[in-house]
Amino acid sequence: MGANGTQKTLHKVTIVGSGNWGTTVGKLMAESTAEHPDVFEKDVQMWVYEETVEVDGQPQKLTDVINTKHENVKYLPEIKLPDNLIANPSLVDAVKNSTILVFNLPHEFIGNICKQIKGHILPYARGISCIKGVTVTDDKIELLSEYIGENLSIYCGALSGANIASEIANEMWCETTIAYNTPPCDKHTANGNGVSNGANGYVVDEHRDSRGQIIKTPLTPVPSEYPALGHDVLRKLFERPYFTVSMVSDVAGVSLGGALKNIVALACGFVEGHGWNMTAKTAVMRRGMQEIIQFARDFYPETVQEKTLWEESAGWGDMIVSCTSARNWRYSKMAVERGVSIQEIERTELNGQKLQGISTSREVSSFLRARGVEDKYPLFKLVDGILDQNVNLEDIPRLFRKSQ
Ligand SMILES: NC(=O)C1=CN([C@@H]2O[C@H](COP(=O)(O)OP(=O)(O)OC[C@H]3O[C@@H](n4cnc5c(N)ncnc54)[C@H](O)[C@@H]3O)[C@@H](O)[C@H]2O)C=CC1
Ligand SMILES: O=C(CO)COP(=O)(O)O
Repeated sequence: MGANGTQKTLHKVTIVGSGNWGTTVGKLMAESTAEHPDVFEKDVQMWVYEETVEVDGQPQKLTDVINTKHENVKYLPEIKLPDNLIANPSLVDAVKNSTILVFNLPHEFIGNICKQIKGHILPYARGISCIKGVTVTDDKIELLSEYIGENLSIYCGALSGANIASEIANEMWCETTIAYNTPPCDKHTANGNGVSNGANGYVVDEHRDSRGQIIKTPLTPVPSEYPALGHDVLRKLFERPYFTVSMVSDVAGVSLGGALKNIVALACGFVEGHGWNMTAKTAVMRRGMQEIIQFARDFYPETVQEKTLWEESAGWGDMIVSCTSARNWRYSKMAVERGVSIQEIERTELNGQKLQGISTSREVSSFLRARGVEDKYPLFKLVDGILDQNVNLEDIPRLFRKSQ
């Protein structure tokens, strides 16, 4: 019930993406929506990039398998999914009428996704990006949350942390960081007083982008018929007994930490594959965090709070787990051990899963080169060179010395 005793309209939730992490986040959100029938519609829509999988010797559509067996046999095998997580192969149908859109797929696909759903979502929908990466177009670098927000004319926050999907899917405890800067036009309702700002059409709203610039495109406020969409509702949606949420408002810091640590994770895998151990990896992690902080100072000086990188799961937490047990580290190590390229390993070993470090390294390096500042980021440059197979791993210590 709302403050004035009237029944609230429920938030409808859609997750766009159904890979290893996408399905895991779909699972935990579906558990939460079932637990909070006063806030959310019970069913969570999950858009699935349709493909044929073999089950019991028969070719079947992945969506059919998820909706009947309640298991994503390709991307999250052996995990029972809640019955109210509904796989949907139609992107437009999956996002229809949803107030909360959670984007969770490899970052290379987001451009095409935004094109397809533009004009098919509620004007007052709000987004959360769980994607780790950046997008570089025409020499411009954008955070995914920002790219989504701009392309869909909605506000979009970010979720990122030291999160290994298979562990969370098995309900092993961990923590995450959600950055959401509740848009001013939603604050009337987000404080929970149930008072509408009186306008359901476009209003001028001074929300800011990740560099602190005022965004001119006005937002449509979330109507007051819905439970106020702010930190409380997001915590209800994402927090589980096994998934502790820290809510912050530094979207740029959370997004950058999640994106750039994947480059460092590749470097750690290369170093370990070469035969060096934890002390060498620690040097790489330290240097990597230094370059992430440098990147934030150089390109997001108005917005990134360095505290986020030091203190949140989305900062050092993610760096440590990514460099010791996540996919980018694991498979870059394997590439060096087998003497093949990491791209080859991604094709042959990952069964359709993607290593975000490869494209992030490419995009960040091209952005830095275009500005002539790549030498300020020796570790990022080194990883790009290794991906091109024109840097010898024995050069690593020398490159570190040159950077001092
Ligand atoms: N897996 C993990 O432990 C974690 C992943 N992340 C991040 O979550 C994001 C999503 O990763 P995952 O769910 O792990 O994905 P994934 O790497 O497991 O799966 C790849 C996904 O891409 C989809 N796909 C393939 N071709 C496509 C196309 N043309 N258009 C659209 N989708 C297509 C596949 O259907 C599949 O769902 C990434 O940015 C990743 O860095 C973040 C935290 C943990
Ligand atoms: O982001 C992650 C850990 O927090 C997962 O990283 P990988 O994509 O390398 O598995």
